[in-house]
Amino acid sequence: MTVRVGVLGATGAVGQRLIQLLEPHSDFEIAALTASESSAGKAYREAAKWRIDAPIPEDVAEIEVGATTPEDVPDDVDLIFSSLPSGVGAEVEPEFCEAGYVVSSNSSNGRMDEDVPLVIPEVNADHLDVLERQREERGWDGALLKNPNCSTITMVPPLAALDEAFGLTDVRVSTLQAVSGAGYDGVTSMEIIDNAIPHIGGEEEKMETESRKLLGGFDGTAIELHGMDVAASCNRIATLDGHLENVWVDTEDDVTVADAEDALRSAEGIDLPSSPDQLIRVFDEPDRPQPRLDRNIEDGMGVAVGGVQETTDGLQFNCLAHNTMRGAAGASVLNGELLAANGYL
Ligand SMILES: NC(=O)C1=CN([C@@H]2O[C@H](COP(=O)(O)OP(=O)(O)OC[C@H]3O[C@@H](n4cnc5c(N)ncnc54)[C@H](OP(=O)(O)O)[C@@H]3O)[C@@H](O)[C@H]2O)C=CC1
Ligand SMILES: N[C@@H](CC(=O)OP(=O)(O)O)C(=O)O
Repeated sequence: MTVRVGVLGATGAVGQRLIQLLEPHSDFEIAALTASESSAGKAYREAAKWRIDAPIPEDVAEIEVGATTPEDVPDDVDLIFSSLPSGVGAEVEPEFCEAGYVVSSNSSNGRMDEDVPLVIPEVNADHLDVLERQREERGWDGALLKNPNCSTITMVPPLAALDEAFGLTDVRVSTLQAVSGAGYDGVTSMEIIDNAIPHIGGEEEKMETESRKLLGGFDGTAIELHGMDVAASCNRIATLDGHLENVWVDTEDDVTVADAEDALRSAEGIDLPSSPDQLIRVFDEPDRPQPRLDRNIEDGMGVAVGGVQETTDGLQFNCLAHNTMRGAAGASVLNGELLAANGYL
């Protein structure tokens, strides 16, 4: 059965990636696009400054962009993808859920709310069922599911594999994040060329809290945060796409490089249309992964790991994922597929 979908924030950096993924999707059909008041009423071709290095899909180009309100989205839309600035998301996503729409959101608002599932399907698909509590407590016919922050998504699949095998007590991470993570109007060329910026507002706290929720336990009612201590330092660099991260973990059990690489390579995937065949690819070359060379592995949905080394109490490694694919649009689409597979639509 084809699921009719809408995209909120369809003209933005992530919105365009969503369209790139949804237009050829075998199970989803784009039925509504929304953006700000200044785009509403225009054909998508006119409203969106298309910046993806593939042509704008012809049948999407002529769709009229609506305002971002439930009234502007047809009732027969089954699933909404939301990629709005978080302040806007906080206001309108609950309105859509109240109006009966199921929303797979990439925006950061509400990610840590107790009754909102924050999900990477390969890591914690079981948390989805907190939606039962959400519907009961909020009285919604619709539902709100979140994917995590793009830097968090990059490190959590390897952390999950290592936690399962050896138990994690402490995580330290330093990021090198691409400019696309700040959106089209985020960082000017004068700020970033020949430069690196050692601050991304709110990012460190998101990595520190969201990772603990993702790896936390779920007893059918409540999600308990993982007890590990996480500290992050986030930096913007002049790459276009792909967040590279240097990670140090302390483990409960003794760990060797060979055992760690084995655990990473064996990390289980999930059987959804957009999930990668191999979730984590481990490089033997010490200078990989690199953003330009490795961000597109598994069509941008894989996580690349390299440089695994032993430390006094655990391990050090580097990881990389495509921030607007695995880290944003691809993550939302995967969550949409999870909702469909679990009967939430
Ligand atoms: N870029 C990335 O790698 C990642 C981004 N995110 C998050 O995804 C969200 C979108 O990011 P991104 O695509 O980069 O942002 P952009 O600024 O590129 O796009 C924002 C989108 O929201 C719309 N919008 C802005 N203001 C309003 C409003 N008041 N009412 C309705 N629609 C509005 C814009 O429409 P219009 O064109 O009409 O202005 C546009 O479609 C953010 O929450 C961001 O933090 C998350 C992970 C990664
Ligand atoms: N802040 C991230 C992207 C982002 O928007 O994250 P979030 O989805 O948590 O708002 C970056 O700059 O790369």
